[in-house]
Amino acid sequence: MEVRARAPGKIILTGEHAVVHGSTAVASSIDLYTYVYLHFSTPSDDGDLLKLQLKDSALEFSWPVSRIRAAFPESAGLLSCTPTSCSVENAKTIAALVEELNIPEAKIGLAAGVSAFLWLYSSIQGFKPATVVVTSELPLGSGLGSSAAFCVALASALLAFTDSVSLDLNHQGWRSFEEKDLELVNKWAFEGEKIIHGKPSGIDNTVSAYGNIISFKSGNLTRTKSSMTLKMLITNTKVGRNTKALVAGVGERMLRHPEIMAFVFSAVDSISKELTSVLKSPTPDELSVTEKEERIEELMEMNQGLLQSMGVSHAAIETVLRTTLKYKLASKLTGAGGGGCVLTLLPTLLSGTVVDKVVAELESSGFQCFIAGIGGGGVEINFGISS
Ligand SMILES: Nc1ncnc2c1ncn2[C@@H]1O[C@H](COP(=O)(O)OP(=O)(O)O)[C@@H](O)[C@H]1O
Ligand SMILES: C[C@@](O)(CCOP(=O)(O)O)CC(=O)O
Ligand SMILES: [Mg+2]
Repeated sequence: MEVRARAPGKIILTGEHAVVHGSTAVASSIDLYTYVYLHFSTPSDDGDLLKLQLKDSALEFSWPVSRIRAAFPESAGLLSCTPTSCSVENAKTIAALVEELNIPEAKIGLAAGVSAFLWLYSSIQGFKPATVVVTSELPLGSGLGSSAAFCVALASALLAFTDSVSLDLNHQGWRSFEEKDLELVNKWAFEGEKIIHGKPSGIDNTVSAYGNIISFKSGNLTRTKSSMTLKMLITNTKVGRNTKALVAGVGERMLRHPEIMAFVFSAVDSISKELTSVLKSPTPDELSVTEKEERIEELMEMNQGLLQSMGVSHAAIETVLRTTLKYKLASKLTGAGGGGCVLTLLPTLLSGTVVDKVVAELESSGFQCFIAGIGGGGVEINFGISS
């Protein structure tokens, strides 16, 4: 028995961080995926192990299933239909299991992902021996939602063979989930994100599960039918950072300056609402494409200013902003900031020569530029291909 799941990364167009504090944010899926392959062991396979292979990092971990059973005695895969938060007690147990793996210091960020894996696997599948292989097209820890794509793909693969979802196992090729099953996948993925992020808003796992462009506020999504195609240049500053620490930092600033931060979050909420209405407004009846793009650029710039006031920009992000501004292009950080990726709107009428020049200048500063397709579908599974 084997299944593959793929879940997309995302960009946040407006509203990161503020969304954690109840403001609206707008996000879109991108066509870069995390893949999870799950294969349940048969008696002819070697041993009684649960194996996790993180292909991109060339790391492999394994645990005897008896060890998992001893660690989570109350779990037996019976929880699959009831997404459950990892208790403080279980978090300690997981921390001890992960500690024993002696993950090299340079890759220690993966410990959070392995912890989320242990919680989701033991809760949804219990103690079955299996091999799980993870590969990703997303840069990890760069603001493109690799943590959420990992949790969504993992939750999908783990749920695929449970009675909690209704799937035709004979279906050939990639397929999506029914709405109610998608909701379950998304809820479990959120539990994984909580282990990685501490206090996630849920926007990343939601856009990875459902795809498209969404407006998101206080746990609720609204699908946004955009009447225009957005083209975004994504620049990876390659400055590493950690979402959990950045989210916590904004929370602390909020505690120090509650009144000011409430205004900042409220301004971000208005920016996201205005962006949603610009995206939805019919073209050309109300606004021309160029007028819409100019509005979006202005909203991005205002949002970037507010992100600076939250304390999540970075010198490398500022370098990207300055460089793109020389070409009259608007940019903002995306995701948690502190490094990671920056978005630059590429207007429809912008010449290819300008794009080439700006990319060349950004790359000469050591950054990596790419254009990803945005607004595609969400998570999918496939029962037909092996790893
Ligand atoms: N393919 C993966 N395999 C293992 N862990 C992953 C994978 N993708 C993401 N993670 C976990 O998520 C963390 C990055 O998440 P985060 O800091 O939220 O940044 P982002 O979600 O923007 O990439 C990694 O350090 C790791 O713990
Ligand atoms: C900063 C935040 O708004 C987005 C984080 O995205 P990423 O993990 O940096 O891709 C946090 C959240 O919404 O959970
Ligand atoms: Mg993340």
